[in-house]
Amino acid sequence: MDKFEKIDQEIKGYTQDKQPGSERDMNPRPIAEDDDYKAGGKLTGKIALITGGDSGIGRAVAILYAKEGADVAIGYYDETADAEDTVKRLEELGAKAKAYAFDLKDVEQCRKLVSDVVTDFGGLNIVVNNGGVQFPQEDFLAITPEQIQTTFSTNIFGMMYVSQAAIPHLSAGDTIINTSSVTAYRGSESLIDYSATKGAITAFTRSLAQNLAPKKIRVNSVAPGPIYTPLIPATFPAEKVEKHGQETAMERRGQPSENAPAYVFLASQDSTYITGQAIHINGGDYLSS
Ligand SMILES: NC(=O)C1=CN([C@@H]2O[C@H](COP(=O)(O)OP(=O)(O)OC[C@H]3O[C@@H](n4cnc5c(N)ncnc54)[C@H](O)[C@@H]3O)[C@@H](O)[C@H]2O)C=CC1
Ligand SMILES: CC(=O)C(C)=O
Repeated sequence: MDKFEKIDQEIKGYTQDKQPGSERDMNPRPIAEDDDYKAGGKLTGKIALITGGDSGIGRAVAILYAKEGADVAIGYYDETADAEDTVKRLEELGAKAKAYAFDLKDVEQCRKLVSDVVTDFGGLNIVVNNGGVQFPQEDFLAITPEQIQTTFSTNIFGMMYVSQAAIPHLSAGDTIINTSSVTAYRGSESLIDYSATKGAITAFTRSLAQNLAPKKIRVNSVAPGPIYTPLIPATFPAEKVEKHGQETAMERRGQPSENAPAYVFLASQDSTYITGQAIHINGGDYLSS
């Protein structure tokens, strides 16, 4: 049994009472970094901004970017303890790092985030649009207009606000990477508004990639399947948390550390002819070509 199968079996059903959830309060903690990963200086000298970088997938990406030589700014909503833990780890790895509380739903706060990062770090090369929320609801008719507004404002409007603010600071060779979801491709009967935002992210990624290709700025997405992050106990019932990922071909959930290398690849010189695409990290949940 490998370490990913082992932790999968250790996770019992539990919930958290607030979204965004807390990584510090998860038991067991997700695998945010993989000691078997071999860094190769692939992002030396780069400056990255990762929204939702305090926890889960974003935290794992932040750690790997630091290991690959980047300086890393993380945006987060209100999980200050997780943000402090992540900044501490990034600094231990030798990166310049800073965390910024902001609200993706607010265009002015998105603009201020980017402007503060550029001022504090002296530029920007990589934008990872990763922050997001979901509100599971079995009955489509019970989804309120307020929920639809919140899901779209956070997941796709905020992504567009951050991208608009960032693009004037990006140059040839720089990259934008958006976190989508398997739900954009296979749908989800109880995450209808969420899945619709993730489908919008796929179309946004393809369209912005075409728009920015003449400037040699690449735009791609990563579409995770079931990953063990604070989002899961913060939004799903305990029995779903316990069984998360069992429906995949690999019959287990993924860990944040299993997502992060794709974000390195898409940000690095190893992917110079790839734009407008999605990398699917889902244990065979949705089998893409
Ligand atoms: N965990 C999973 O199974 C999957 C997650 N994803 C996506 O991965 C991304 C990261 O989520 P996870 O790492 O799973 O969970 P997470 O809970 O660790 O990350 C969500 C992040 O979004 C940020 N956020 C939420 N609302 C915000 C707001 N109004 N303003 C600013 N930031 C806000 C939070 O600060 C948090 O860091 C999300 O876009 C999620 O939809 C996609 C597919 C599967
Ligand atoms: C949250 C999400 O996208 C999944 C696949 O669980």
